[in-house]
Amino acid sequence: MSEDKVILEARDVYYKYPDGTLALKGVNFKVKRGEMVALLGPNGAGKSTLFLHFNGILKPHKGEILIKDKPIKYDSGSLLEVRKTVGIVFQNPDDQLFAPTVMEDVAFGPLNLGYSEEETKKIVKEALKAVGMEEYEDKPPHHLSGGEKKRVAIAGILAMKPEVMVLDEPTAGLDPIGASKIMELLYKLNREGMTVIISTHDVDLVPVYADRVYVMNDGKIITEGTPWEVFSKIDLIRRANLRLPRVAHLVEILNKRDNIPIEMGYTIGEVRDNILEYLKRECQKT
Ligand SMILES: Nc1ncnc2c1ncn2[C@@H]1O[C@H](COP(=O)(O)OP(=O)(O)OP(=O)(O)O)[C@@H](O)[C@H]1O
Repeated sequence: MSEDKVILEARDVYYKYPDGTLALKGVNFKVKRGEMVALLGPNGAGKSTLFLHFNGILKPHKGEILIKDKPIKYDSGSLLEVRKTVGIVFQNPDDQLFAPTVMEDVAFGPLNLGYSEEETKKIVKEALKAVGMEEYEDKPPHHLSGGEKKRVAIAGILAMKPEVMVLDEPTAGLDPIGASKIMELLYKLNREGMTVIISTHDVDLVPVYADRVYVMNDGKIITEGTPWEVFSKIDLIRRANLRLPRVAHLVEILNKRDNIPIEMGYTIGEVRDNILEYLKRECQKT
C-alpha cells in the first residue's frame, strides 16, 4: 500500500559518537508514505543510531534528515512537530517506560499533545487493547516481563497517533507467539495507512511483512530492494553476517545438494507453492 510521496529521508548522513566511533558513514534511506520497510543488519551496523536520527534525538554531523521533504530543524518547537509525525519505539523498553502505572505511562504522550483527560483515557484503552495489554493498566511497568514492557512501549507510541512508527527490533525478546502478534499488529496498522519502519535481525519475518528492505553493515547501506531482490544477493547477505530465511535455505540445500530443482521462495507460502508445482511436473512425467 505505497503511495509515491516520500515521508522520511536520510540524505548522506554521517554520525560520530563523542568517543570518536563513526557509526554512520554516508547513509541514504528513503521511505514512502504507507510503506512497511525493514532495516536489516548485524550487531553494531548502525541501525539504532540511524533510527535515533529519525525524530531528531541525534543530529547528523554531515547530511540531513527530511520529513515530508523538509529538513529537520533542531529547535524545540520544530522537534515537537517532528515527534508528532514520527514516533520511535526504542530497542530497550526500560529507556521508554517511567511512570508509576502502565495507564499513566501510555497517557503521557497524548496528554502532552494536548488531548483532554477523557479523550486520553479512551486513546490509552484503545492502544493497550491493540497490543493485548488492557488487563495491565494499573500495574507498575517495572513489574512487567520484558515482552510485556515492549508491548506497553509500543502502546505508548501508538497512543500519540504518529504518521510514521519507527521500531527498533520490535520482536527482540518476545516469545514466538508474542513476536507474531506484534508483527500482525504492525502489519494491520500499516494496511490502515501508517508508515512502519522496523529494524530486525529476524530474516524469517522480513519477507512475510516488509514491502522493502534496506541492509546495513558497518555504518553504510549496502543494498536495498524488495525482499526478493535483497535475498537473491546471497553472497552479500552472508558477508554482512546475515542469513537467508530458513525456508529459503532449505530450498538452496535441495537445489544444490540434492539436485531437486524447486524454485526459490522466501516465505513458507511461496515455497509450498513451488514444491507443489515441482511435484505436479514430476507426476506428469511419469
Ligand atoms: N553511545 C555510544 N557511544 C559510542 N559508541 C556507540 C554508542 N552507541 C553505539 N555506539 C557504536 O556505534 C556503532 C553502531 O551501533 P548501533 O547501536 O547503532 O548498532 P545496531 O545496528 O543498532 O546494533 P544492534 O543490532 O546490536 O542493536 C557500534 O559500533 C556501537 O558500538
